[in-house]
Amino acid sequence: MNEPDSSFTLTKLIEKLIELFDHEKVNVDEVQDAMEKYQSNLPEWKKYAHFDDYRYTRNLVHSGNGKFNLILLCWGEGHGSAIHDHANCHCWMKVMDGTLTEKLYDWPNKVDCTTDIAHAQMKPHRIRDYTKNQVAYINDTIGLHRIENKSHTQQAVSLHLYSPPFNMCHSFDERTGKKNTCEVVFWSQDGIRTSHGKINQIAFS
Ligand SMILES: O=C(O)CCSS
Ligand SMILES: [Fe+2]
Repeated sequence: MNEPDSSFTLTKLIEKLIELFDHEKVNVDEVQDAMEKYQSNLPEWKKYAHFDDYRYTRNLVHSGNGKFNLILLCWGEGHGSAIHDHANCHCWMKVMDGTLTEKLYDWPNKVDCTTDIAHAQMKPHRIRDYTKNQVAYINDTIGLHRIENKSHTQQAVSLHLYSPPFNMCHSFDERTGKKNTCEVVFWSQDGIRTSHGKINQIAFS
């Protein structure tokens, strides 16, 4: 793990990520190190931090020459995502402020093989809190997860790196394991509100 380095600014992190993703194969550990090396500095990411009263927002910071999306997610008190997959992509999540709780799930079994609907309650097999500057990693071979800001008094902010970038994934109903397709959109891009009136994203319905 690289030592935290306050001279490693968000701009330098983006430059490093562009370099790391300019290769055929992604070195997951090197990306993890770079995400951990960056120390959250509010003035650098404040322009992307937009909150909504009802659900978390997704704010595009950089589209990584098409190789990745770097997105700032803003979680109001009690906001959370649905259980979801990551469309066969890599996902790193760095907490920039507050605390986020990750619940990790296995993929639901197909109980009734004639339909695509599982009938089994999904239960997390690991629950972990991440605090400022900590970085979580997941991909579909590891499993599914849901992210929640459990605080009723503190907002939370996280920086997500997805590669390759994706705009569709699946959410899962915790009670039945039923899979739904989700379009993920941006509340803002480069700090400017997008036209998407509804925030159709992976979130509690
Ligand atoms: O990108 C999303 O909306 C899911 C946040 S948890 S990785
Ligand atoms: Fe996720």
